[in-house]
Amino acid sequence: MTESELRDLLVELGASLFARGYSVGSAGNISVRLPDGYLMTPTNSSLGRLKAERISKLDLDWRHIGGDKPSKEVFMHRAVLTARPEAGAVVHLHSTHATAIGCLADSGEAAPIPPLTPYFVMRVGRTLPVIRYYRPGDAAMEQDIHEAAKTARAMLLANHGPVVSGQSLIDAVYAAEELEEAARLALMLRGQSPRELTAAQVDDLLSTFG
Ligand SMILES: O=C(CO)COP(=O)(O)O
Ligand SMILES: [Zn+2]
Repeated sequence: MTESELRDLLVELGASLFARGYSVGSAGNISVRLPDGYLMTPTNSSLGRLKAERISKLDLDWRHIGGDKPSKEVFMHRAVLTARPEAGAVVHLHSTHATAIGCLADSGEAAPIPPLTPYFVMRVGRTLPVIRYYRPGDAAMEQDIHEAAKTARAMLLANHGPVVSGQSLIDAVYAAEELEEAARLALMLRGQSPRELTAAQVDDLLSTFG
């Protein structure tokens, strides 16, 4: 896709996420890898009302070279995109149920959301690390996120929200949506004993679709 098409898709997907309540106020931010740098949603912007021409552009050294001032979470996005060369985009949300799980789970806990459904496994994968709390925009989070992203497509920031990567922008958005739905199911089924996918079923999904 061209940069112009990616800008338009970012506006469209941001509006869609916002309209469905995956993001409220000016919460959340999205980045997309380009051949010559990165697109990033501007700081304090609503995902519901992005303007294609005002989306921030950063060069390959993550210097701001165009559009409005980028998200304060540039370190978070850089941490993931440098750890995962195959990732083309990163979506960070404060979506309610994934954030709730990030308030319940301890950092270091291996799987705060069990493998309940195939699409969660296919889009998010086997691991969902929990990163300890950092103040939004704190550059100190970069190292922890970078380490986690080497082996995980997505993670939960404790008491903050999910960070999800994908091969393309649409993949990252789909994965963020699946994570939110899986978190909702996990909370809905808390205290019950839902049947989880077996290790063999998870392996089969990842070897077929992963
Ligand atoms: O989600 C956010 C902080 O974690 C929003 O920050 P920005 O408005 O700077 O992107
Ligand atoms: Zn945030």
